[in-house]
Formats: sequence, structure tokens, C-alpha cells
Amino acid sequence: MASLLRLMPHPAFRGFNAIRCSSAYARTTLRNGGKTKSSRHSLVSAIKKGPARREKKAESESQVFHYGAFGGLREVNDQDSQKIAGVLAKVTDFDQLKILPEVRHAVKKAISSETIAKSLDSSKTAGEDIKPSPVQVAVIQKLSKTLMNRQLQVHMVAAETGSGKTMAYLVPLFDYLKRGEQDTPESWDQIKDKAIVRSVILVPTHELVEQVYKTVKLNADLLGLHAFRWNMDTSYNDFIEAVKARIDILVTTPGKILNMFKVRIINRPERLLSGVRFAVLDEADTLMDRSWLEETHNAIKSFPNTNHLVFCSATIPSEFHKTMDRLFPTSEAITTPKLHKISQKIDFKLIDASLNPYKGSKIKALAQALYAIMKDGTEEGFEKRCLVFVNEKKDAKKVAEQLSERYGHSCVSLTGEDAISERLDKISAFVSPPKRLDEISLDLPSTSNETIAREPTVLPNSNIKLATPDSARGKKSATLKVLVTTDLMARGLNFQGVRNVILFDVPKTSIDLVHRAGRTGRMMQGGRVFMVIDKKTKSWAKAVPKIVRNNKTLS
Ligand SMILES: Nc1ncnc2c1ncn2[C@@H]1O[C@H](COP(=O)(O)OP(=O)(O)OP(=O)(O)O)[C@@H](O)[C@H]1O
Repeated sequence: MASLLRLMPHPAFRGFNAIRCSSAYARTTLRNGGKTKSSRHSLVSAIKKGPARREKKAESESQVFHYGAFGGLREVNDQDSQKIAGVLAKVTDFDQLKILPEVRHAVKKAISSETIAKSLDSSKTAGEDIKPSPVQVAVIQKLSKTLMNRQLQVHMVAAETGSGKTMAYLVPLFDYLKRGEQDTPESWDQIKDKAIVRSVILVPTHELVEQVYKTVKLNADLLGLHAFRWNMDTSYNDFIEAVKARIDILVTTPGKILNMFKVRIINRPERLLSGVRFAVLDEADTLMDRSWLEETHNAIKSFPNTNHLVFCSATIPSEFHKTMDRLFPTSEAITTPKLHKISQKIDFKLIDASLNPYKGSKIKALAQALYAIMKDGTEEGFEKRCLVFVNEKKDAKKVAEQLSERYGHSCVSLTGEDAISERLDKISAFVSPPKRLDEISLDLPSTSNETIAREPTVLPNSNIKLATPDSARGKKSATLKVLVTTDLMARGLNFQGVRNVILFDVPKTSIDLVHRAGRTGRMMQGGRVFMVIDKKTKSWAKAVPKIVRNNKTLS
């Protein structure tokens, strides 16, 4: 902790005269038996503002659900949301945003080849019907106003899970790099053949290095930019060879940046990194939490000439907000109206393991739910995948073993203890789009144990009602792959087309709930989240399905 306390704002970030995130909305809340009381301070200010304001505040407060004893999410600033809603009502097309034509063309093409959104019109040429998502409109519109200004600009971007945040920060980044080449040809001539890195994207895990790099590379090839990823397989020599020909976008982890300074083979790393003008921290709430902060902050400090520093995340935990206020007091927030809400496209259901026939056995309830999902007739013709989240890493292996050995489910477990190559291998079947059953050889699990009811597939005594159409009965069409994992895999990963998530344990905080549920229902696609509850589960957990249905914000 002592070392954390010593962290001060980066010298380059002090005294920069940008607008601060408003703290007027910072509210101290006292939690008492699940109910929230406003602190004296906010009560006094509410009285000062008079009855009309008080009513408005009460109304907006009722839209917020305080999850558990330590929800952890910062309350959303209503004024910011309303301002953004106004922009979103007017801007609906990439053509309305200030982006270089070649960048606009490339990103639309890249999105159309990668997106999971199914509403695309096949009669149109690639990218023609692609529209920007709300966070893309908000970020591109805001950053484009001062994109090429020379002074440091710090932004904190936050929007709901699966809303297209990667492209939201990539579009301004590509635009910045291409404009740099075109606007000042003399300076470009001087650097184009130099060994430099022009921009960096930092992420917390190697899985995310792979995922983000894939998207970056697709666009970079269309734009003639040099992209490079530095992950666990990359040698220092690979990096040296790549940087000789200029790296326009480097995707890596903070640890890899700091390693450059620890080895002799990389000559003057500070010179290579002095060219970094645009830096992005994806999954910033993780990268700036206690366990990462020192490393991340030191990595940022090695980019002393940055013009743009973008912190991007799906949630703004209160702790993260405080850290940003302390280290980057000039940062401006860009958020969307749906921040900290679970997508209404997600069907959120509870499985009560305390009822018969589970009699308090959560594993039995889970096995039955998986069986029901496998046989429910949805995703017909495709291999189904389901993610199961547990709170503790020690439980992941145990749960997966029980599901495979006792109940015959096709299961793998994954935690931070697995080697990185093993982790990448295990998630590959889940992060890629679903396979057609006629394209894979079927090796069906037996699901032979008598504890799993064969028919019907409705979960008894739970509020899950999964239909079993005739077409699904007895057919070989039912396969289900299950990944049992922890919060490690809940951040940022784009599990393409995974329609089912089961929360085997009730998440401890609203932050965990938002991230885990957000692995499905991405980019407004449908998905189902089942949360297993039992006698020990607190009443607030039972309220979550209603909170999702009523579109309430979590705090
Ligand atoms: N404008 C768009 N139209 C349609 N699909 C899009 C668009 N932009 C991005 N996508 C697709 O949406 C999916 C989710 O995008 P992305 O992974 O960037 O979400 P995210 O907001 O970063 O999620 P998370 O919070 O979980 O990190 C991807 O498959 C991506 O290709």
C-alpha cells in the first residue's frame, strides 16, 4: 500500500487546463439493511434546491438499484447521460461523424466482417449498412473536436458491455494516425522510416491482446498501418525487427512495456516510446485497480509525449473513479445512457437450488439447467456453448469435474493457474462464432446419470421454463460445450454468439454481475443469464431479474 500512496499524477498531466469530471454528483451513501439513505450533505443540498428538484432526484434514485452490501459502481451522472442522449438522437450514421473517408470506409468494412449483429442486409456491399453504436457516436464526436490539438487530452470512456467500445476508441486512433501522415507531410517524412512506436493499446490479459490485435490488424491492413502485438510468444528480437520498420499500433500488456526497460537487448527503449502520441487503456477499471495500478501507471509514464490518453471500460467502480481523480484530474468522462445496466435483450432468470428436487444442491441444479439448455431447441443446427462463472478459482475445477464425471457434460475449467497457451486453447471454442453441427464430427456427451431428468426439459420448481420442441427431442442436434471459469474471463472477452451464461455463485458486487452477465447479449443480440440461488442468498439477489426487466441502473 505504501508504494500506492506514493503514486502522484504524471508530471505531464498536472496543470493541464481541461474540464474536470463533475464531482457535483458525488454522493455519500450510507447503506443500512439494503436501503440507502442520502448523507446529510446531499439532504441539505436537496432542501436548498426546493421541492421540484427533490422530486426529480427521488424519481431518478428509484431508477438505481443498490446491489448488495458493497455494490461498488459509481452512480451515473444524469446530466452527462442526457447530453449524450441528445447527440445520439441526431447522429445515427458514420457519415455524420468527422472521420477521414478512407478511415470511415475501412472501419465499416472491418465491422461488417467481424460483427455478431445479425440484422445486416446481405444484398448490400460490405459495410454499407453499418451504423455506429451509441458509444461510437459519443466518443468519435467528442474526440474529433480537438483530435489534432497538441496538448494532452485525457478521456475516460465507459459504456455497457458488448456495445462496441473497441471500435469506439480505434476510429479516433486510426483517424489520428492517418491525419498525422497527411496534415504535416514534412514531419511525417522525418518519422516514417524511423524505429518508433506511434501508439499503444494496453490490456490486462493475453487473451485480450489476441482479441484486440485481431480487430486492429483487420483495420490496419486496410489502412496501410503497421500493427504489432506483443504477447507471450513474442521474442524481443521479433519486437526489434518490427519496430525497425515503425510500429503504428502496438497491442500489449503494461508488464511487457516495463520489461523493455529491464533487458539490454532493446537499445534505448525510451527513444522508441517517445513517439507514442496516442495511448489507450482497455479494461481500464482492471488496469487501474490496486493490484495493477503501480505497473500500469509506470507504463503510462514511459509515454511522455502523449496527446491522447483514453481509459476505456464497461464499468466505473467508485474506486476507479477516485484513482482517476487523483492521478488524472483533468480527465473528461464520456458515458452512454445505458451504462451500468444489464441489456434488456438478456433474459435473466433464477434457479432456486433450495427447492425440490435439488434439495439445496447447487451442482444438481446446475447440471439440470445445462441439460435443459442443451435440449431446449434453441440455436438449432449449431453447437451450443455455455459459460459458468464461479466466485472462487478453487471451485472452477471442482465444478467442471463434477459436471463431467457425475453428469456427463462436456466441460472444461479455466483459471489464472492455467498456462497462458492452455488458456488460449480452452477459450478458442467459445470466442469464435458457433459451429454448424453438420460441419463438426459429433462426439456427444452421454448425460447418462439418472439425476438428470430426461423429459421434460423444464426445470422443476424454478422459474426457468424452457420449451422442448419436438424437433429437438431425441435428435443428435443437441450438443453443449461448457466453460467453467472465474472473473478472469469476464472482462472484455467477446464470446461470439454465446447465448447462455450461468452464474453458479451470486456475484459479490454489481461490478462482477455486470461483467459476467455481459458475456452474452452483446451488441443488442439476445442471450440468457441464469443465476443459481439458495437459502443463503440474500434477498437483493432475488430482485435482479426484475431490475433487468425494469431497465434499472446498478450501483
Ligand atoms: N457499429 C457496429 N455495428 C455492429 N456490430 C458492431 C459495431 N461495432 C462493433 N460491433 C461488434 O460488436 C461486438 C462487441 O464489440 P466489443 O467487443 O468492442 O464490445 P465492448 O463494448 O468492448 O465489450 P466489453 O465491455 O465486454 O469489453 C463485436 O463482435 C464487434 O464486431
